[in-house]
Amino acid sequence: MFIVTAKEMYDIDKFAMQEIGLDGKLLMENAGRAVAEKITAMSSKQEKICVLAGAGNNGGDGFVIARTMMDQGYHIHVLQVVPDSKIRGDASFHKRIYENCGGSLSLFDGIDGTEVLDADIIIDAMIGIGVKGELREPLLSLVSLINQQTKKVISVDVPSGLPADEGTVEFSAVEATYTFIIGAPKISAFLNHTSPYYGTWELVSIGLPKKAFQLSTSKSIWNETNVRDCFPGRKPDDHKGTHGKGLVIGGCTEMPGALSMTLKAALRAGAGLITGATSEHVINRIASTNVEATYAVLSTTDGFINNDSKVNVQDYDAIALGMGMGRKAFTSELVRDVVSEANCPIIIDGDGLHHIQPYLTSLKRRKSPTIMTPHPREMAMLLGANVNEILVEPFRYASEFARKFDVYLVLKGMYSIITSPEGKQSVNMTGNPGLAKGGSGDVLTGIILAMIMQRQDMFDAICNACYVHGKSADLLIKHQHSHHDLLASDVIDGIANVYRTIS
Ligand SMILES: NC(=O)C1=CN([C@@H]2O[C@H](COP(=O)(O)OP(=O)(O)OC[C@H]3O[C@@H](n4cnc5c(N)ncnc54)[C@H](O)[C@@H]3O)[C@@H](O)[C@H]2O)[C@H](O)CC1
Ligand SMILES: [K+]
Repeated sequence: MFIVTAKEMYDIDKFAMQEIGLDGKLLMENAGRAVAEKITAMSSKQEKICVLAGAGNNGGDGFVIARTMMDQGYHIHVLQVVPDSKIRGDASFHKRIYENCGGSLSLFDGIDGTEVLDADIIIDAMIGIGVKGELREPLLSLVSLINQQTKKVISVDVPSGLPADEGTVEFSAVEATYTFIIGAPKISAFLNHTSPYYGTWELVSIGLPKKAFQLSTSKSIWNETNVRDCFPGRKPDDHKGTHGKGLVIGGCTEMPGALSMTLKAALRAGAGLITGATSEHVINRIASTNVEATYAVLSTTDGFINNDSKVNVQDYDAIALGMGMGRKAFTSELVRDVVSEANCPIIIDGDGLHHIQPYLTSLKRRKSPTIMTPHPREMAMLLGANVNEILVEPFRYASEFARKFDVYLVLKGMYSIITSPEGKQSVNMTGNPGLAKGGSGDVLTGIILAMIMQRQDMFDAICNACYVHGKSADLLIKHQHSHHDLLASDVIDGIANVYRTIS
């Protein structure tokens, strides 16, 4: 499923119309009908439905919805929120058809909004992706009136007033119960501060050609179909070497658990052989519960690993670096050496991100892929930016960072964004608030480590890992646990449930 900015959506429309020959009025008919079908499935003919129609094509969709539902016997009234003179083009065409069919219509007087107060269901077709700046009156007051109601509000394409793109914090918008998104989800459906306005959303298809999307956007949702299409299988003649030999470097006296969880997650996720490189103390603490792993002892100062013993990085297919290693200056040297000497893919996570921050440009010199897995605060640290700036524009920050330093980036969050060094982006939709706990990131790193050592494309492997991590938590919440009690180690055990459902 593709994800678009407003500009990309307009480009896709233009391509569909100019290059493919699809007519705008037809696309609007398809949009309105598809949304009407969804709404009829969730409403009854006894309910009073008020369609709020704006001046642009979003309003045009509203007129098609109104006509389609009226024909089926629904109790429909259109409240036009702009004067007649503002309605043009395809929207005006569909308004005329609605009126010719005898549809009931009135003009919003800008004052009382009786039709809104009387309705059981409000269909918001005032503004879609064409919104510019903050809402102007009288729409601003109307939106505030709608948001005070407890009735069902169904937005068409985008809740009116909400920007389709990232980067805006000042806006007033409809707080929808449901949104039926047309053609492709817009970026604002995946941002912490804008996604709640959509309520529950669903995509409706209107016949736009796939080619138009492929030419215009490199952003998509990574879903179960993607996973099934590229998930690595196991062959009967496979042996432990076939599934990769991974090295996990990290841990310190105060944080032995982080390393332990990465090791265990990597093994559960399918790695052939896993070695933990850490202090003797950490090994003594975790070895009895991680009996399948092997270990390499690293020298330490005050319980933190240092560079004196030199880690052998040559014999591995992939390395995970940083979990629970602490932020002592002498550990930085170890991180830098591993990054420059290893000629296999490296995942840098947790404290490793802090150590590499002053040396980010060195990542460009690596011949093998580098994967970085920051959460927004770590991303802010890497960029020397404010965390709120990142949260408001995560797609842009992620894309610029991945291209600049030639890395694969997993920007973790409610919707984790995976970005390739070329700027291709996928959003992972699995996962739940139960994952907002210590250790969750260490588990993800272990799963990524296992995935990138199997036979699959690097980007696909990372996306699959994020999917498996979140899906494990989702299945656990559904059947055994709650958001409150779910632990990172449960997520490791839950990997088995995910694998059983996808393989
Ligand atoms: N994706 C597709 O292929 C299709 C999408 N459709 C629908 O079309 C809209 C986009 O239509 P557009 O005409 O470009 O813009 P809008 O209708 O979203 O809005 C324009 C309308 O809004 C007024 N406006 C803008 N900003 C403000 C503001 N701050 N305050 C008040 N009013 C504002 C402006 O004056 C215009 O009148 C898309 O979302 C889909 O719903 C097609 O129907 C099918 C093809
Ligand atoms: K809308």
